Amino acid sequence: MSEAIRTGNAPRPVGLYPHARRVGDLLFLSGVGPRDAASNAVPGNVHDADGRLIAYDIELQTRSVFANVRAVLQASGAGWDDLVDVTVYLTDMARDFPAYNALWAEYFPDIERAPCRTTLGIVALPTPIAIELKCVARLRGEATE
Ligand SMILES: N/C(=C\C=C\C(=O)O)C(=O)O
Repeated sequence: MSEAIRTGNAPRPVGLYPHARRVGDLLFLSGVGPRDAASNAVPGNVHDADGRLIAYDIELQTRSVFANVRAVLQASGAGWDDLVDVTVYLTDMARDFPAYNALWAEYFPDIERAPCRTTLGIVALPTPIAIELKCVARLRGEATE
């Protein structure tokens, strides 16, 4: 048995998939990016007159994607400290790794509690975004921050 989790506090899925799925005491999150849940805009993106993306801000995107992960965790009865494994996808490793890595340390300052992490550089992400997280968390019966 498993339970699909959906929430209005995280960006609308771009396909037919739930924000997360609870299986026993594990929680699997779908890949989530930095789109704002209310406006659907990517924070910091700058477009030209033809709508082409001409600039983006990896710090704003990283903070926003962390906020979206937190929203899905909370909707699932979990919290930030329940994350156990995070896969991070970046579309420009050379440009964006240093800023994202510094923010990671800000959001996960304690190595004893930080989740495992794997960071991959990939060609593209949908929507379009520069960072997406794929997370696994544990459910302990009470949400944590
Ligand atoms: N998880 C997927 C896309 C997420 C995009 C976003 O949050 O902006 C997918 O297509 O599988």
